[in-house]
Amino acid sequence: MRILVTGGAGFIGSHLVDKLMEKEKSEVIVADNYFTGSKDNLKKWIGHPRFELIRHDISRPLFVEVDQIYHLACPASPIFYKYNSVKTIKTNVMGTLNMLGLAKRLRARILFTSTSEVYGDPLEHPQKETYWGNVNPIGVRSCYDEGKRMAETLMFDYHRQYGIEIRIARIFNTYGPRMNIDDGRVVSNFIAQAIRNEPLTVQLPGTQTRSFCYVSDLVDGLTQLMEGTDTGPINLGNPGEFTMNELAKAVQELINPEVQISEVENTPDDPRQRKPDITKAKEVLGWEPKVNLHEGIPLMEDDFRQRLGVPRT
Ligand SMILES: NC(=O)c1ccc[n+]([C@@H]2O[C@H](COP(=O)([O-])OP(=O)(O)OC[C@H]3O[C@@H](n4cnc5c(N)ncnc54)[C@H](O)[C@@H]3O)[C@@H](O)[C@H]2O)c1
Ligand SMILES: O=C(O)[C@H]1O[C@H](OP(=O)(O)OP(=O)(O)OC[C@H]2O[C@@H](n3ccc(=O)[nH]c3=O)[C@H](O)[C@@H]2O)[C@H](O)[C@@H](O)[C@@H]1O
Repeated sequence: MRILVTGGAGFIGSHLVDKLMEKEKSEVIVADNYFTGSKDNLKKWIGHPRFELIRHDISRPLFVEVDQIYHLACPASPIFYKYNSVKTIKTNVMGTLNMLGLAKRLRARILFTSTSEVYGDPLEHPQKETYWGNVNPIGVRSCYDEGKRMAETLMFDYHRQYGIEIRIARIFNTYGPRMNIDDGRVVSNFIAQAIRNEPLTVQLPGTQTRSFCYVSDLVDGLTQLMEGTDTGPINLGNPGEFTMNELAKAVQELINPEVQISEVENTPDDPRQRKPDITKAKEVLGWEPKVNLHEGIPLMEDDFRQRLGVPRT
């Protein structure tokens, strides 16, 4: 089995590669342009006979011979996907077209990592896969939200028109070791701030909610979805829901009781609530997350302390 992972040098992608490489018969090819990912995340596999790393921008065609495609390439943190919004659209739309073209030529199965952001600022709570969403089509987040929605449309059209075997995961906020220290996402921000003893920046109003999934759980869900028979879309996330005020208090309590919490301005179109309904994942995949937030934060803290060079006192 030869498997392509686009975006495999990133946070989730590199954990997925670790899991795929554990299977002795798998060969893994990663294609990544290193926009937000890094070779460091894959250093233990570089030079391994079953592993190959290609510097490639997936908005251009790629010709490799594989049996399965995990298509993850796309900046995920809002600060990075907004940085070059046109590029984010090209990555989602042209990149997904290119990967579907590859899947069509090879008759390969393709899994796409979509997002809970397809639900926008949801009017239904928790969100089921049947909810069509409440998305601003012309806002600063639209390059990502609408880009992912168009990519889902492309996946289903290739499936209906050409019989391509597709899988779609709608991932909800995932965190864990190897996130970029200055990634800008809330869990990595708060953990780095707590370790550096800088105020935790809660964006107003602080009552907005998210549901945080630990990366090992998420990766299990992705491989189960790929190996199963359902096309999806399937929500993958941890239903434990927290306000940003609660998250800040949890990080303060677990990492640095002395650290201050400060309130700062928010960005436009920030969703007010988000929680996955994972009934379908449980029924179809037999999947549910195992690691809760209070167990996951210390695991991530260890990795951040090591990279920041600040040991526990
Ligand atoms: N982490 C989350 O909470 C979350 C939630 C929902 C969806 N997702 C999706 O999961 C995937 C991985 O997210 P992540 O958190 O690991 O993000 P990440 O930014 O760490 O990883 C993305 C990877 O894609 C690469 N990339 C970006 N544009 C590319 C291009 N044009 N060509 C080739 N490579 C490119 C980056 O260099 C990086 O290695 C993304 O598709 C993201 O939208 C993530
Ligand atoms: O899970 C998802 O579907 C999407 O979630 C995230 O988008 P978002 O939820 O906005 O992630 P964050 O930037 O981590 O923000 C979460 C919340 O924390 C708040 N926040 C962020 C950063 C910070 O320092 N402080 C803070 O309070 C934000 O206002 C927001 O309400 C990811 O960045 C996307 O890649 C992903 O697709």
